[in-house]
Amino acid sequence: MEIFDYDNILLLPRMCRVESRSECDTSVVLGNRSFKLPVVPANMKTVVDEKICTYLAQNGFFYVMHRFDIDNVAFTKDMQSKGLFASISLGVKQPDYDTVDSFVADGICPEYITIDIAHGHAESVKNMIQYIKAKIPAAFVIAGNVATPEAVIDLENWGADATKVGVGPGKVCITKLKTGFGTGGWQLSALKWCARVATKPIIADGGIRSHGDIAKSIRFGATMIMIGSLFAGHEESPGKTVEVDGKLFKEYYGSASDFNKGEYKHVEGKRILEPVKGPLMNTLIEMQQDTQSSISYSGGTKLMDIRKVNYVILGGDNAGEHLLM
Ligand SMILES: NC(=O)C1=CN([C@@H]2O[C@H](COP(=O)(O)OP(=O)(O)OC[C@H]3O[C@@H](n4cnc5c(N)ncnc54)[C@H](OP(=O)(O)O)[C@@H]3O)[C@@H](O)[C@H]2O)C=CC1
Ligand SMILES: Nc1nc2c(ncn2[C@@H]2O[C@H](COP(=O)(O)O)[C@@H](O)[C@H]2O)c(=O)[nH]1
Repeated sequence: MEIFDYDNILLLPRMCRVESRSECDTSVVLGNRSFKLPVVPANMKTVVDEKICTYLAQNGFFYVMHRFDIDNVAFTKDMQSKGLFASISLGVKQPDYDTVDSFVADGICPEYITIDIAHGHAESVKNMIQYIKAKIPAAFVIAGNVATPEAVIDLENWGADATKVGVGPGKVCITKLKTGFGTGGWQLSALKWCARVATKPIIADGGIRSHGDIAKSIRFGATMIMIGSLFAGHEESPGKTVEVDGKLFKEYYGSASDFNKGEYKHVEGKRILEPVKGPLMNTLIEMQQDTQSSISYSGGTKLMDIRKVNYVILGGDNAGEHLLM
């Protein structure tokens, strides 16, 4: 198997078919809806809150609300009362089952549910997918996180509508160091490996450091890309603002860090400071423009045309040109 990551792959241009990058369509379909961009801010406490989720939904972007210290039923009702879709996260413990029961009791159903645990290839996830599908079958279920084709096959067979791939590539992740496991350092080739067997959409999660990594993820099989650090640190971001030597930063911490958990137990995440980088919409606009450029370099007009390009691996044992025959 070829092992590579975002920083040692480049995609190869094909002859341009547009006169302007504005002709390139970056939209993507997930479930019953189409979104402007194939990216979603990570469902983490320092990345999204109710206000940002509302803003994203109102402006045609996908979002996933985090699952920490939040009333998912009230959140769903609030979003739907505004005519917006609801996209929530659940764990696999008793309170998460109680939440599903409350949806049934109140006769409501979020449009998207992400089952979000560290080791998503687990019986607990199978049980939760099947509970949701039995009780509120209209919900589109995203399940994860996983790292292998076997896991993608199992989650799909258990009823997941999409799988989330990425164990340990995140910027505030220390899973690799603490456990010796994961896709940290080879997330892009893990995505390629998983995409070969997937029959449903894959959300690539973690490790995105530049906008060009969005096109690389699409090329290797992602339908959507979950991003934490690039979305943390905006003016609107929920992380606490910290001043260091006269410069403003916002905190960004892992969901499995002691900062999020409130205790030091099974810690697999850390806290960092991200420089404050202006309004969120500016980043979304730049991501859209950069993704339009990516599509134009692929010789296409729409997002999935990026899947057709060849690529080179830079340096290392797998170095070379990879042509689609
Ligand atoms: N994408 C990634 O690489 C990672 C992401 N995270 C994020 O951190 C947050 C907390 O995750 P998590 O700790 O799973 O959430 P929870 O604390 O809600 O744990 C979920 C359940 O899974 C169990 N569990 C967790 N890890 C394992 C494991 N390795 N083996 C067996 N059972 C396990 C827990 O039991 P118990 O605690 O008793 O073991 C608990 O019952 C999530 O948002 C998750 O996405 C965390 C690590 C890696
Ligand atoms: N191993 C851990 N991974 C975590 C933790 N909290 C979140 N995450 C994952 O990181 C991505 C975001 O990655 P980034 O590179 O874009 O910053 C996020 O979506 C989660 O999957 C954690 O505490 N430990």
